[in-house]
Amino acid sequence: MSQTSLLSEVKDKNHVFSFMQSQASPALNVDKDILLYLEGLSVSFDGFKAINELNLYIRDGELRCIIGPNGAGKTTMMDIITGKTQPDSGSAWFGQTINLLELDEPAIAQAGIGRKFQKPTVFEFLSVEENLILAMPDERSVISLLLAKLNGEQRDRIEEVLIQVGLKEQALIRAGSLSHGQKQWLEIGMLLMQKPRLLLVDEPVAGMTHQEMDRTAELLISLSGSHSVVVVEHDMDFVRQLAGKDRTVTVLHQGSVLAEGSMDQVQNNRKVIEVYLGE
Ligand SMILES: Nc1ncnc2c1ncn2[C@@H]1O[C@H](COP(=O)(O)OP(=O)(O)OP(=O)(O)O)[C@@H](O)[C@H]1O
Repeated sequence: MSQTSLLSEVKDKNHVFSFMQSQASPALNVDKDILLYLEGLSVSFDGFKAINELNLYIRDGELRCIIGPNGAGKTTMMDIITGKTQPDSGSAWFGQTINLLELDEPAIAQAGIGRKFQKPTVFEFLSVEENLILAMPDERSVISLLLAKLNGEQRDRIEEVLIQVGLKEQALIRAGSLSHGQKQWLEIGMLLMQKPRLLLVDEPVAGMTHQEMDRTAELLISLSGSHSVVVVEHDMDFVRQLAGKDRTVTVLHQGSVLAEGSMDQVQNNRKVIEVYLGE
């Protein structure tokens, strides 16, 4: 790229840089602006309906918070999206062309869906940068990846992700010596190395300080737009921070959507107060 065209890209505040774009499957089609369609999903465990005729649509680039009481089916829903659990009925599509129910877990990850579990699982004895190297989409073994010389593009990508998750200064320190919040951000960075189009994030702020929570909210908000981000969370202060005035919050209850709307609408919904938020 010439210096002039690079400069004009930098000046254009709406420009989406290549590192911000996901590399989801070329088969992905979001012409209708919906990235995830869950329709009529049901799954039972020993006769108990954990997911019950669930319908949920996530727009491309949207940040969506999912809340709901224990046992509402939030984790089971994530398990269906990522191929860990097969539903008894219903459909799950990634864009208009990718039928998630026909893919196994690795194929779903490869199609562009990344999942962050509640507990961080970073390699504690390796540096922050080495953790990101290992998360690169690459077939090579751990040892050969760590010993290999990175090419310019890989170096740039790692640098971009380090900046994105706010760990540039910690690049060379051992992941084991990071704070709990920093480990969570590193794990989000590891997911970003795969350039997912949809990020599923399970209770990211459990155990974080207030400052870390604020930083996590900033990070997840900054990822929306170029990614769709679905956050399951119980911490209402954090959900309020993420949702702001305009984003949609979905309340799950007994495996279906009980309410959906802005944080204000959901918080003032009588049914939601009854089953979840209390008086
Ligand atoms: N593999 C399984 N076998 C049997 N029952 C299961 C299984 N997975 C989930 N369940 C049950 O399905 C229901 C929904 O659970 P799920 O973990 O999806 O809820 P959740 O909304 O994520 O709850 P929490 O907020 O506590 O994490 C629960 O009653 C749970 O016990």
